[in-house]
Amino acid sequence: MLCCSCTLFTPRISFTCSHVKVLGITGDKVMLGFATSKGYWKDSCLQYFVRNVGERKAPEINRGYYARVKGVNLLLDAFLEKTEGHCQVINLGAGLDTTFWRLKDENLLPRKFFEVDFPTVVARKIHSIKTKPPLSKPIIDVHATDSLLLESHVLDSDRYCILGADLRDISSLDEKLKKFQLDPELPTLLFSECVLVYMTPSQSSNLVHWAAETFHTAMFINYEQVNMSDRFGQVMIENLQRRQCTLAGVEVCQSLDSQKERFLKTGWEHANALDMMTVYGVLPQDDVAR
Ligand SMILES: C[S@@+](CC[C@H](N)C(=O)[O-])C[C@H]1O[C@@H](n2cnc3c(N)ncnc32)[C@H](O)[C@@H]1O
Repeated sequence: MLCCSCTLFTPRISFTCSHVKVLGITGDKVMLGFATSKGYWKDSCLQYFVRNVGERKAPEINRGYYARVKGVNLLLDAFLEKTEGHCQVINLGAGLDTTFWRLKDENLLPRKFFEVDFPTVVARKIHSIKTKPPLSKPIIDVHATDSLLLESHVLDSDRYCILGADLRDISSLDEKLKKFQLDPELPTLLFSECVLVYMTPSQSSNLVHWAAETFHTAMFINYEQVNMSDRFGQVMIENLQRRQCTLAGVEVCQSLDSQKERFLKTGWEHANALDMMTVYGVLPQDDVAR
């Protein structure tokens, strides 16, 4: 689990946004329960994936989480509006992310929303969906055909698909997604939050390259660390190592430029990277003030 607590004080976390013919920060969203319980933003479904809101966090940390969630949502919603929903969205390393349910609530669903994570994580999420009507009902409501597939590591419906796969095994990933009607011709938004850093630079590079060459029109939003070679970054790495968590991809998280480079070197036409102080500054200021 990675920590975003410093986002408002040091430009540690970045957004990189890449686009092929359009461009992309760390920490698991289930850690964000305390911030949602205090009304920083609404997430009516998080409660069904986590038992409690978690420990109290300092306001600075909550604001960092807020900037992350709002920032990613802004880009995602802009893509959905621009394509008028004639698009697909793929959350790479989705964990217990609840974006599908938010989009359903807000009537912003793409043609199909895909989620990929390790089979064990997917199995846990599918179990929650199966046993909790507030999670399963929105999926069934937008499912018109009789082909709903529900297995331990795959749930495939008309508008929502979650599948277990290793993002480092590109051919298997590609094959599984296509089996569930991934359409390379459809405008595609890919996003990864605190995921690429767990892969070696060559593994994440293969993934980003696959995305660039597979889709005719695509945008990639990536949220993860920058400035990892300064003292704070080193302490973060040491703390995680003590918990047997290695950040295999930290080399690419040195700067905004190194984050942009990973896209520009792998077939993306444009890349932009913003630190989270900048993101915080460009969010709707009336909501920031609230
Ligand atoms: C820090 S969590 C972030 C989860 C989610 N993106 C969020 O923001 O809440 C990292 C996620 O990436 C997944 N992940 C890391 N490496 C992966 C790989 N090689 N294949 C599939 N999933 C992976 C982990 O299982 C985990 O769910």
